[in-house]
Amino acid sequence: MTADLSGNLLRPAALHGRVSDFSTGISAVNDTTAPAVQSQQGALAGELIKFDNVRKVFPARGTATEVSALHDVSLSVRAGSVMGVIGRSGAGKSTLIRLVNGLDKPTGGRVLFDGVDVGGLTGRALRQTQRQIGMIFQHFNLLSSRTAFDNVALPLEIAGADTATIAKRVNALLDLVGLADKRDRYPSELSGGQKQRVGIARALATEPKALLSDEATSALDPETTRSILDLLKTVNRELRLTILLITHEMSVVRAIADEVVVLEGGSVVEHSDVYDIFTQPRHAVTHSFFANDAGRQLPEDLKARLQPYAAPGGQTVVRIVFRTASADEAVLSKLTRVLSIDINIISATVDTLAGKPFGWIIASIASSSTSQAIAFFERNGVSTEVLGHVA
Ligand SMILES: Nc1ncnc2c1ncn2[C@@H]1O[C@H](COP(=O)(O)OP(=O)(O)OP(=O)(O)O)[C@@H](O)[C@H]1O
Repeated sequence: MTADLSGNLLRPAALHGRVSDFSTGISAVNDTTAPAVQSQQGALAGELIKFDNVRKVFPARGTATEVSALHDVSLSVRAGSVMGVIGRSGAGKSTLIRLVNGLDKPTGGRVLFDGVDVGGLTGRALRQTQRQIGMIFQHFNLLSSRTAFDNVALPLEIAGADTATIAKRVNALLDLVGLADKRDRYPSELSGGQKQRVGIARALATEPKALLSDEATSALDPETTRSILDLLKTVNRELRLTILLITHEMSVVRAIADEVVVLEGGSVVEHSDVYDIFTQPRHAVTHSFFANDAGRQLPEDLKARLQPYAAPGGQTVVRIVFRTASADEAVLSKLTRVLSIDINIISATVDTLAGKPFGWIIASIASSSTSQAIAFFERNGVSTEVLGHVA
């Protein structure tokens, strides 16, 4: 890889009217004196980010004990793909992505970016790699004293770009994120979604190969979240930008990710493509994310009556997930016919994910029969989660 970042991005004919302005020759102002960071021969074709048995331990300090934040994490992120990393608070998500752009160093193992061991880089070589990795944040991290234009311009100023190059590129980026008319506005004059668009434009300023997203939609309302995820998906597809995104929301993963990693207590407990995670989750933590999501969407009166424990003679509320649009009826009627277990359907949804059908039913089953019913569903390759119980 040379210092010419612009050559590494595909230029779509018309992502937006002025996207052709993207190639602005930033390479000319890069650290030409820095030793070029070369891709290693060992990098697998198509693999942009690789975690190789990565451990991260934060040492004890004062009264605080040592924290083992990541244990032997091995993962590959394909060039041009979107990988969603989901986990509960403290699972190690932020630590994982901070290792990619060298904000932190692993205690053991290696993090490779385009075949280069990021943990081994310092000084100019580190900065050169960091310019290939954009980052966006939950609270946007914009400079309040700079306009939208000047915030996006900042990484280019640091890279030493000339004024004409900066103007051309920043205007193209603001146009790309739909903020051409806000270029002279300060962050305090922008909505949350607009601030994140500025953050995305800034992250793209140095024409990176990868974008790290640290809970970038967590502070936004659902509609704005959708529009930001749409924008990220567009830049992923059109610019072939690799995205590593961390979140604690399955809806975010579903909207954008090709592959999903579930982190728990610093370890990868599940890793599959997005369709498999949604239709056949294997780990209890993954199931708990779906149960929480489904629980939030229950009718209010049912939600209010839901208890964590089964009562004698009560009903258990379950979510039953199907991998095809048609399997549901056959499996449900078999449950009733063969096992004489009645099932009361509360709601049913059919949708597509990654171009494939999937559906889920929220239903209640007599609590005394729930274990038998769940075992039956498992035998038939149907995933279930218990959402709670009603008396
Ligand atoms: N600089 C640090 N010094 C000491 N411990 C740290 C440091 N950074 C993170 N940790 C600890 O490492 C563990 C993982 O933290 P991390 O921030 O990666 O989790 P997370 O999954 O991103 O959580 P959240 O969703 O709450 O942001 C936690 O126990 C945290 O307290």
